[in-house]
Amino acid sequence: MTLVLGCIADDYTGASDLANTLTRNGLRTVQTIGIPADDLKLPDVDAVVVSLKSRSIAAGAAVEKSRAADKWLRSRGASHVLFKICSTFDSTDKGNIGPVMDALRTDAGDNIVLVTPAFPETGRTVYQGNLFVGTVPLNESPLKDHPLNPMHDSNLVRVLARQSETNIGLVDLGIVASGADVVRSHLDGLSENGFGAAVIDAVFAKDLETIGTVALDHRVSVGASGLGLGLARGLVASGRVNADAATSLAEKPVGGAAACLAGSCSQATLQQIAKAEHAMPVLHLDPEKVVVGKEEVQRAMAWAKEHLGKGPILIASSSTTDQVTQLQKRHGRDAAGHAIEQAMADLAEALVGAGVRRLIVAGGETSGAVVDRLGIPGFLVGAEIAAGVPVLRAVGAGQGDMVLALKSGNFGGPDFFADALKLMP
Ligand SMILES: Nc1ncnc2c1ncn2[C@@H]1O[C@H](COP(=O)(O)OP(=O)(O)O)[C@@H](O)[C@H]1O
Ligand SMILES: O=C(O)[C@@H](O)C(=O)COP(=O)(O)O
Repeated sequence: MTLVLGCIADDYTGASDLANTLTRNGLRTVQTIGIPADDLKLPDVDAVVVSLKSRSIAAGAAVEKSRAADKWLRSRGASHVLFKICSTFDSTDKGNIGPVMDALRTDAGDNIVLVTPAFPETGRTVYQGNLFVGTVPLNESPLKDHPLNPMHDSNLVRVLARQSETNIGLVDLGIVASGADVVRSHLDGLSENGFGAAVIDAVFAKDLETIGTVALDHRVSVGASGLGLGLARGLVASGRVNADAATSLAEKPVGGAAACLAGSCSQATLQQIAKAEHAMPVLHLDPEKVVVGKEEVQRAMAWAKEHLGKGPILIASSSTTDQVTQLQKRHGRDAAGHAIEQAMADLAEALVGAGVRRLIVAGGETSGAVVDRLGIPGFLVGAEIAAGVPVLRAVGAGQGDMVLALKSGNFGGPDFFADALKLMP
């Protein structure tokens, strides 16, 4: 297997979002969970997205895991590696975007790294270095209340400068609109002046195509699925990939019971849960009880077993920002988040044990905990449920045939759960 593109994603939903974008733009792509074992049988692909769960861990550990993934991807032939971060730049002043970017740049020997979380299809645009989520700047968007990494500054040059060892420059939209060569010469100027990374504006897909073309001159880039789109289209345009070969790898039905687990507290997910109440039985966990013991999970499983034979079910820990804040005050942010993620993983394991073969998970960290517990080594990418969310078919899993959807908290329309089930027969 010789790769044209290697990708390291800092969470599992982000990885499937990227794998989806690469597939839709002509690259045969597989998503692996961590660095694949040597005996994992992977199809012949153009791109591998190695999923890490490194967004919210200590920066040093994120750097170590990302470096190991980079080494594996390079050893399989990847000449360019994209570090996939969240389109809402989820991070704190300690990292992990800056420290991982710095380490990958050093290992690759690049002078300067292009950085953009823009993903216009989902409303993420960058102008003058400021990230917009739909119509509002990042710091006014629901991300200001994220349970793990509240985002209070929309200026990414400033945000990244607080995390990185290098100076952070800006390539503004006017330069991007002037074309690849103008971007290249601006980058040369920044690099000569000691800038090791530059946030680059993008508002439309055509901006990302220009950025992708320039990024391919380098060995590393940092961005979300929009940059994936630019890189994929650049690779196809240059003839390095035959887009006709990229058919969907994961179509046949699996049957079996269906369940949804929601651990995201994003506004989008809260709305999707409210809509799902009209379509399937929904159990709201008591988050306080989840944090203090195992009984709430047992109660949920007893409830699930009563309903599973009759159709899909949804179990949610999600609650409003005020309730999240109260719980975190009582138990601490990390402890509360971790306990709920582990409860979701317990539930996923028990649900699969009870015959669930179609599983939808809402929330990035939540999905990471679930997929780790199920021990799934990788995924093939199937139909697109919503922008950034494909159907995934597990490969090499002990449970046999199984399809999943791993939804970023913020993604999907109000009927997401019903929409997903329709595409997961
Ligand atoms: N009711 C709740 N109170 C506090 N934290 C919660 C609650 N429900 C879930 N969480 C935690 O909030 C975090 C949500 O993050 P994540 O799953 O990545 O969702 P998103 O995709 O929206 O970022 C997880 O750590 C999860 O365990
Ligand atoms: O880029 C994005 O927005 C997503 O791919 C992503 O990474 C979302 O993260 P979570 O909301 O934590 O799932």
